[in-house]
Amino acid sequence: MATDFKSIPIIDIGPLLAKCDDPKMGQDSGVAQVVKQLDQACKEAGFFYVKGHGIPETLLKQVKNLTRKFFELPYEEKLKIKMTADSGYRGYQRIGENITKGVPDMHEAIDCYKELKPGMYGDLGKPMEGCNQWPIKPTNFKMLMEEYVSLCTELSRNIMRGIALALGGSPYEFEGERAGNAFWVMRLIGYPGVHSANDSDIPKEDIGCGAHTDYGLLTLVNQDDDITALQVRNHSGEWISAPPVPGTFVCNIGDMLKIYSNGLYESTLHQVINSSPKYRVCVAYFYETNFDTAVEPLDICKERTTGAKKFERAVYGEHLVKKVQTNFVY
Ligand SMILES: N=C(N)NCCCC[C@H](N)C(=O)O
Ligand SMILES: O=C(O)CCC(=O)C(=O)O
Ligand SMILES: [Fe+2]
Repeated sequence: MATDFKSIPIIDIGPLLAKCDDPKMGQDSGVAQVVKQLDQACKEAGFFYVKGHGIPETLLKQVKNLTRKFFELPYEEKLKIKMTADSGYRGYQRIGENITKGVPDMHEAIDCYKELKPGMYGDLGKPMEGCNQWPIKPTNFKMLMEEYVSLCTELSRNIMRGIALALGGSPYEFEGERAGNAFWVMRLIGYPGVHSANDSDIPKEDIGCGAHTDYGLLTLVNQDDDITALQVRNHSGEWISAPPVPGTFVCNIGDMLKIYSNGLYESTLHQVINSSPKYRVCVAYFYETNFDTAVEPLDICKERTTGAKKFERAVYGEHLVKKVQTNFVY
């Protein structure tokens, strides 16, 4: 590790997307430039912004606006799509229901997951089976979110082609058996602002989401344009802000990519603190491996590290189920 990062790089992935369906994309000089930047960002920070990703900024705004509208509804209305274990952990969770390292998070959210057909992954998939619970109002909610998920899925697959090249593999390392039928998660999240309490001068600093790593391959964060709240931990233990850059996604590496890369890329700790008076909305999309994929360090990555594997194999679905079963207080 040369220097410790103090900010998060912005990468224009336009040249990668222009060639991402060409099997010889690795030989293109524009692609090579992007791949180099991805490699550096993944090694140094595990975080980077992407621009030139092709998803219209108007859509990025629309999904946040609809999310904000939902959270403005009365609590009883939101409870109509309450998340439970029986709903496959899909639906609405109130502020403080999600817990991170034993501490309730100051956020509310709707959690959505790729739908699993009953019995599809046997006992492994059972806890996550169920249908997504979409708000009935506004009516276009489901349609817009599903459109958004499909664009994020395609974009993530293409970024993963760049990351596969960055690791020294073929563009398709993360397709087929590994992530050719990628599982996905989407969290529509709302973080209340801080309101100065009348009865005390002590400034509150509520944790919107405690320090954690993401579980899968790659996360695409679509955050509000006017509030800096996401923080990323660097190697010295300092918290580095990821301020909003309108029109971009903040991307970060998940636990499964850490294992595949044999630690060459880390799933970086991050947290969210909304210390502004305004309510903050974030739509986080998580691109994962196939649900039942057993993940272990890639040979190409073992060669680039010490030769020995640093992580044991992990089944993504087991990792996710373990998390969701301990993430909530009821
Ligand atoms: N699907 C993902 N990555 N969700 C991120 C949520 C992080 C907070 C959770 N309580 C935790 O402790 O993991
Ligand atoms: O709100 C954010 O900016 C990030 C949320 C996050 O890290 C997560 O949901 O995993
Ligand atoms: Fe996260």
